[in-house]
Amino acid sequence: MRKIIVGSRRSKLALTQTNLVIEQLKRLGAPFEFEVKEIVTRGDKIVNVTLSKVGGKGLFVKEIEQAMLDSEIDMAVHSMKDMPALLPKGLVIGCVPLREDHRDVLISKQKKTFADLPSGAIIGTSSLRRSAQILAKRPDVNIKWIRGNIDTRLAKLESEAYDAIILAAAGLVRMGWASDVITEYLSTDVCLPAVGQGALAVECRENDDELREWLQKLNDVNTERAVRAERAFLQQMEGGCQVPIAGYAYIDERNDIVLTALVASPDGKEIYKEMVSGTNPEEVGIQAAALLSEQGAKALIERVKEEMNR
Ligand SMILES: NCc1[nH]cc(CCC(=O)O)c1CC(=O)O
Repeated sequence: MRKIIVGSRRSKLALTQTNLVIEQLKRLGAPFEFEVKEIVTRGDKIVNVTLSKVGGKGLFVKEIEQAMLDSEIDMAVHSMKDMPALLPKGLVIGCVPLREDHRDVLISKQKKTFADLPSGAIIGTSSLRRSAQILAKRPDVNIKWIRGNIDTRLAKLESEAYDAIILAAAGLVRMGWASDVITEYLSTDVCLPAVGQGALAVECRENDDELREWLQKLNDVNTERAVRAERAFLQQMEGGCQVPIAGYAYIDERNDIVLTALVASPDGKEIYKEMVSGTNPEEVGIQAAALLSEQGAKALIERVKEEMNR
């Protein structure tokens, strides 16, 4: 029996997601043995600076991809939102399983909802996307940077001077912690999620036909179409991670893709947001990007880039 080596980051969430996909493949009757190989990525080692300053989301993925190209591992399960827009040559997303909850959630020490947080409350996040949208709705609260894995952040909420933190629902659900810690699910009107949030990307080598055939059985067509639209939008904006960008798409009852896309200034004072629907994922994403660019999002991105380089 062929042994599939699955590369995973060492975080609890990464290992949980990896084992979830392995279990699903076994349940489908995949004729493989599986071995999980832990890989410590640069993104995991760097903890003392803002991620956007050291190369962004690609950091968590690159070393795992290199191991796959070198045949040290055969597949990897990533959070879709950590995936760069483009994959290296020779690798593919073998499947996109059914999406978990796409929303962001508020975890609040005094169990206060977002609307009920007192003026001056300290909210922990290290995401420009979250802080911009939070400040747009509540300019009277303070954002304090917080880093680390989900478990680290939950511990910091207790031990440090935060009134609340914001995390993705999906990670908490997969860890089994959702009902214990979540105070409020934030609607997409309050906080539009990151492109790909709640979805997984199972990556493998392009020429691994045998594995790809089994991965396809785990693919969820609606999630895949929605995520393709979101990622087409992201790729068009090319904002890196210096500019808050958000996007969420779902499939409606007519089987159309409905994409909401957002670009904001880091202080949340400028917000560009559009809803686009259609049948072709890439077209929907590109159209959303064009609409936002026309409105001023492209100029905003250029302005923020220049400020960063000064
Ligand atoms: N940024 C790290 C990251 N990457 C994926 C998730 C959660 C799971 C997901 O969004 O699929 C998280 C943690 C968080 O943002 O709370």
